[in-house]
Amino acid sequence: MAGFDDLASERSKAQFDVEEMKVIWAGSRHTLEVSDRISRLVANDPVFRKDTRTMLSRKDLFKNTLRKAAHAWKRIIELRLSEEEAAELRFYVDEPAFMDLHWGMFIPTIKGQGTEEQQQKWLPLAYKMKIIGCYAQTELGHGSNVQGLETTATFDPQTDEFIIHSPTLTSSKWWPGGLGKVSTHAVVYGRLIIDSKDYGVNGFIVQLRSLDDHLPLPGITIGDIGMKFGSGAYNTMDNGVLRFDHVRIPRDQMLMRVSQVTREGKLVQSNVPWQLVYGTMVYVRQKIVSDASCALSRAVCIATRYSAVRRQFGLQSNGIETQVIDYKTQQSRLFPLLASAYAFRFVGEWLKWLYMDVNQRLQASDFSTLPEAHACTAGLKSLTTSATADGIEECRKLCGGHGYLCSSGLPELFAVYIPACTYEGDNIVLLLQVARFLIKTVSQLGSGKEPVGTTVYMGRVEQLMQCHCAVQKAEDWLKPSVILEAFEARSMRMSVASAQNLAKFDNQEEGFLELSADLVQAAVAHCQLIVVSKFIEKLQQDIPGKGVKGQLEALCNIYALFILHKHLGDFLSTGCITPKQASLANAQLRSLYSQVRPNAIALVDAFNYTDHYLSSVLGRYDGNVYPKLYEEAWKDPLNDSVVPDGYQEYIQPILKQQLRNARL
Ligand SMILES: CCCCCCCCCCCCCCCCC/C=C/C(=O)SCCNC(=O)CCNC(=O)[C@H](O)C(C)(C)COP(=O)(O)OP(=O)(O)OC[C@H]1O[C@@H](n2cnc3c(N)ncnc32)[C@H](O)[C@@H]1OP(=O)(O)O
Ligand SMILES: Cc1cc2nc3c(=O)[nH]c(=O)nc-3n(C[C@H](O)[C@H](O)[C@H](O)COP(=O)(O)OP(=O)(O)OC[C@H]3O[C@@H](n4cnc5c(N)ncnc54)[C@H](O)[C@@H]3O)c2cc1C
Repeated sequence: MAGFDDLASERSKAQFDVEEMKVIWAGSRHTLEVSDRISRLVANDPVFRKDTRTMLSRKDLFKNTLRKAAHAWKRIIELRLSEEEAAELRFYVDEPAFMDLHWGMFIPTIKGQGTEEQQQKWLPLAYKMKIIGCYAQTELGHGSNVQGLETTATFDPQTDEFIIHSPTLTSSKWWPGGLGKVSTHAVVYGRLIIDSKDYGVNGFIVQLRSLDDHLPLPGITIGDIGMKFGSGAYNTMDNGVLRFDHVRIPRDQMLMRVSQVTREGKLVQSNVPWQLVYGTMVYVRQKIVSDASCALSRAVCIATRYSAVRRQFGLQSNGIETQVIDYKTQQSRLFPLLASAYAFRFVGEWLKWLYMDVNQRLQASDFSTLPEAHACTAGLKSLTTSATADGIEECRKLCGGHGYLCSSGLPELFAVYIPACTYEGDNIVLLLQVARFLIKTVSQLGSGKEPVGTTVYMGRVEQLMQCHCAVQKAEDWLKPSVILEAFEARSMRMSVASAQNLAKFDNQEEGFLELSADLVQAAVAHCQLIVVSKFIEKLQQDIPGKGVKGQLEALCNIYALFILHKHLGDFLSTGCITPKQASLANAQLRSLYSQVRPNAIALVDAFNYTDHYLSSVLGRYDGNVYPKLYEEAWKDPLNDSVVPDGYQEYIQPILKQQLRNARL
């Protein structure tokens, strides 16, 4: 049988230790053990089946999600799962749900923006799920522009309360996940008003629904905002709409770590920067970067396995056609995505470390690394989610016609993933934040304030503005120092050019708007440099296992040279490399594809995904694609009857020409 033999033979060709690569991918032996155990637990539990998801009506789909969430929570309690294990369980259940917002945003917001007393009061309730919360920031009229939010929270000194109100239609909260049908509470972002004075946006804990009968509390209008893109996909989530009509909450439900309102109605600022009000977004953006590597690797796993099973044209002497993975065009589309999945994995690992480090510093009142953390999380969230969304679609095309079937798993993966380019900050808006950070860094060069963190390279501005790439032969592109210098010089020169163009404007804000398309490109260049440099740093660590390091080096080089090839215009126009060096990079890339080819299946096996998680007929571990595709087709409800409903009303009259006769 084609698929079985093909994948078994591919696996036997692997030139590295797959089990050790699994450890590298997971992050540690411990993480691999946890993720392996929990993924199997989920795969073997019939409640977590997801094969009918794309065929259910919205109501049935949503109820099924509630059933799964309740079952997940039951299993977490019964099995006494740790926080880490519970998070893995949520991941492998693989269905967006209110739980994500409760654990992923509501709780972190209280932890990050609440005082000690507020945490003591609310966190135990939230941890035990005696209350369920969501994150209600975005409104109908404003999402990106957080300072433009219109919801008001007016302090009433008579009663020691805030009055939460939605003064306009556009102030309706719109989009928060978990809000529409489930959450009992929300962190609501609104304008703090004291004595008619507007003190800007702050977070408030507001109860929305009764804990007895789940009905909305007085003054609250609440519902779901309707069907979203694709079938199944993000429609398991109750993204909601919410309006307040002068709803009163006690004063101590304003989150008061950043600023406090006293009983007398005085606003007291603490020593923490006001930007901490945006802190949850930094936390989630960091998580989204790790998730990008999961979504991309999943699509790549499906497309790679299928490409080894699928054969088209080119009869060989033994009468067998060519595996499509052997076509160079297929490799040049697929292998950069494989390399990107690994690259995003490692940059995600690093970003997690950076976030933890910033958090520890914040606890010790050291706020110096916050701007860098904001720029890195914003930029990498943008870079990785855009590349992943495009990458999933490319994987669909790599699977030809069968990729368009829901049973390939790719349409739903695409539909569920693409909002990541928008939520937690529109990707362009976030890159503009990075650009601001870069321009600020460039403007401070020579002022005595040394660039730090990921902008350290900018301290070598003179060298990077003048250096010439030393590549003379294709293999020179394999040297990490050569790659790094080219990426640093490109980023440096694009940032400096943007800063110089900006300086020509009298009004900097106007200049920023005018040059924003170029600024976004400079931000992308900086973020790609971060990804490349973190991959190279990873390779400097001790990497055990036969052949593992060699494979990772090849993937790192593929990622870097693919980006170089894709953005050749930048590298050439800034004079970082010559056209001859560009063509040598291309030659090297081709040779790297040949190096990865025999290892491709093993490299995707190293993700250690179960068939349940992949939910793809094309990506099955055993490669038994055709019989299963055939079998799946017959499961479609349309095939329940041989003659379809509607035959007599709509098909028969055409065939019998009754419709035409009636018209004549
Ligand atoms: C069974 C259970 C098991 C357990 C389960 C575990 C679950 C874990 C799951 C985790 C996954 C989570 C699920 C994710 C689902 C996603 C759902 C989506 C949610 C959302 O979308 S929430 C809404 C998000 N909204 C946005 O992102 C809005 C984007 N806009 C902004 O961020 C800002 O408004 C802005 C940055 C674009 C502009 O703001 P503003 O005008 O105020 O600022 P300036 O540009 O003027 O900047 C002022 C200075 O502040 C700095 N700055 C800005 N932002 C930040 C920040 N976040 N942090 C730090 N600093 C920041 C700027 O750099 C400026 O600094 P400067 O020095 O003055 O230049
Ligand atoms: C599936 C999903 C789940 C969500 N979950 C939540 C949630 O749980 N809680 C919550 O509060 N919110 C949530 N959101 C809302 C989300 O955070 C916002 O949609 C997002 O921040 C983008 O804001 P916006 O919709 O206002 O886009 P807009 O800002 O209106 O963007 C429209 C266009 O304008 C461009 N644009 C905007 N500003 C600028 C600028 N300054 N310069 C250049 N171009 C610009 C953008 O690039 C984009 O092309 C969710 C959204 C989705 C899709």
